[in-house]
Amino acid sequence: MSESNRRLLLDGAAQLGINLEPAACERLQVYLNELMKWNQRINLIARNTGEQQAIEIHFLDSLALLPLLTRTDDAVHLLDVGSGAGFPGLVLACVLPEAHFTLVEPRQKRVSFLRHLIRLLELRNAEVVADRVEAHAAAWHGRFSHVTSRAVAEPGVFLQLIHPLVTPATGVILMLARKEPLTRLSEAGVSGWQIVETIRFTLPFSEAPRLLAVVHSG
Ligand SMILES: C[S@@+](CC[C@H](N)C(=O)[O-])C[C@H]1O[C@@H](n2cnc3c(N)ncnc32)[C@H](O)[C@@H]1O
Repeated sequence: MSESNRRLLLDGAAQLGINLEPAACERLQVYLNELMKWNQRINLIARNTGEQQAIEIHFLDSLALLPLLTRTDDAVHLLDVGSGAGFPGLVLACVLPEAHFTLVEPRQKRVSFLRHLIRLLELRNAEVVADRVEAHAAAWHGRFSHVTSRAVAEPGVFLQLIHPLVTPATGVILMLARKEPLTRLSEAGVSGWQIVETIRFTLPFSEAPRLLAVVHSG
């Protein structure tokens, strides 16, 4: 990664209130290089995405979840459903070595990319399950402190898929590209879940609106 990209990552993270440690920044630089290289051969992110855009819409968007995971001393084990090229789960694993991350992704080429990076970066806090989440949901009941997903399914469909694996204590984090506040999930066509917290922010450079909603079942 060039010096200007490194600065973009550091400055963008700082705008989100995140101080990136040098080791984490180094891992994300390797990640970006591999992403751009692999993306020429397999479909990981939109073909015409440049490095600076990838930093913002993939890396910084993923990092925005960090404050939700670091605010207590409780152990964090996050499930990222449909991780694709690792957003948000693998980015978070690069910066939070003390937490554990399970990435579930059925597409084999994406799984190969994720496993390649985990090996390359020597991440001991991340694993990939090459499958659809519904194949494991019942067996995983109560295993995760947090569950998240980006750009996989509408909130109602996603919450239905993961329902068997959550308990009332599981923090489910919805990542939404939405400008308006969300006060009730019924606005998103969902029942049986409560919104515990919402965080609105804009991406640091394009100012594209984002909304994180933490929801609990029951
Ligand atoms: C549009 S991509 C988003 C990838 C990544 N989360 C991101 O934001 O860049 C959706 C991903 O979800 C995966 N997916 C779709 N249905 C799934 C399911 N039922 N369980 C797990 N993953 C699923 C797809 O294989 C695909 O990689």
